[in-house]
Amino acid sequence: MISDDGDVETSLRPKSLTDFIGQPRVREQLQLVLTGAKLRGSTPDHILMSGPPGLGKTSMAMIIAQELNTSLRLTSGPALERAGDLAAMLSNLVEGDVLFIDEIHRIARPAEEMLYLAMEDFRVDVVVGKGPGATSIPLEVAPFTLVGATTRSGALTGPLRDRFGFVAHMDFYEPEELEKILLRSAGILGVPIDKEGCAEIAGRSRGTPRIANRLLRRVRDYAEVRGDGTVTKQTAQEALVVYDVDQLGLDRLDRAVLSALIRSFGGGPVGVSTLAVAVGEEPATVEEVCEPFLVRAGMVARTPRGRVATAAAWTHLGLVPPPDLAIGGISVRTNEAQQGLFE
Ligand SMILES: Nc1ncnc2c1ncn2[C@@H]1O[C@H](COP(=O)(O)OP(=O)(O)OP(=O)(O)O)[C@@H](O)[C@H]1O
Ligand SMILES: [Mg+2]
Repeated sequence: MISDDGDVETSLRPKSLTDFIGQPRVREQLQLVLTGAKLRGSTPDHILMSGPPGLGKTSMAMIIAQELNTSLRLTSGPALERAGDLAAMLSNLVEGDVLFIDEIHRIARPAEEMLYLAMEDFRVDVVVGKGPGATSIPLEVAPFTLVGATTRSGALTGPLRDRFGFVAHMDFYEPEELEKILLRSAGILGVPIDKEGCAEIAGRSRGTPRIANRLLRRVRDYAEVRGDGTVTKQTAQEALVVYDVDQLGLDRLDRAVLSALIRSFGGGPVGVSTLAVAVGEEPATVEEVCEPFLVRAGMVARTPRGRVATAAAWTHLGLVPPPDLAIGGISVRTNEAQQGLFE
């Protein structure tokens, strides 16, 4: 029996650049980077992919290796605790390999320093022994392409960021793109779905393919258990009520964050750690999982003094925003204004 979520997520990953729906800019840029390198017969520059969770960074890394006809070596920042772990990984690389480091902002310092050298000069210094007797043995590394993924490019140190030749910024998807992704996924999973059903799920997926696919699977359960198995607008709506996903796609945690921000802290400003404690979550989860979409949806603004609820957030919770609502001294209601101000 296949595991419902893990294996399915793998089967739903796009397999090539043409299979990849959305992110037209990133796709175009990558295509140029990869084709240029192929024409010259060299390995492409190192590539950093940044963006909120579930937008396709890992999928894209796999596609890069696929397009280059090379193999992908996978690891992650937290797994590279000691420089030795990274040295082992690097010395096993074959020319042209793609080394994918997920959550690269969580890499430990000594490994990070080793990585700089490897990225720039394709060599590492392995220190053997301790104290005055320690010697450093230089080790050649085959030319490779590092693909790093991060949900927090701001947390990367300057020197590391500077060594990437190309930074791909993954952005939230448009509802029409999510509809296409859902149609494709429904085809792979063999779920009958109509256009309105797709649109309904797409509109509540927080601009995120992973969430779209997850909601599709939950709506499928509902359609199979309570209906005739077909996903329509109505089954989607009924199912998403059961799963606590509202019209904008906010889930229980998103609403808890908004509610705490408004009800416990009068709409802010409040620090993200305080907010996280109030909803019983890790600050990183609030900051990396909930917040990007709440900001994008124009409900939360990041100000130097902390997080602030916008008028849209008050309204969404069915409350009347205070008449003097101002953010950072300026009354901020629109998305663009917020992004410009606080990025
Ligand atoms: N452009 C896309 N087209 C179709 N499906 C996609 C696309 N992007 C992502 N997906 C789906 O979303 C899932 C999550 O994508 P992926 O694991 O690549 O995201 P991620 O950015 O690496 O997330 P995280 O930061 O959490 O590691 C994939 O399994 C795939 O099913
Ligand atoms: Mg990933």
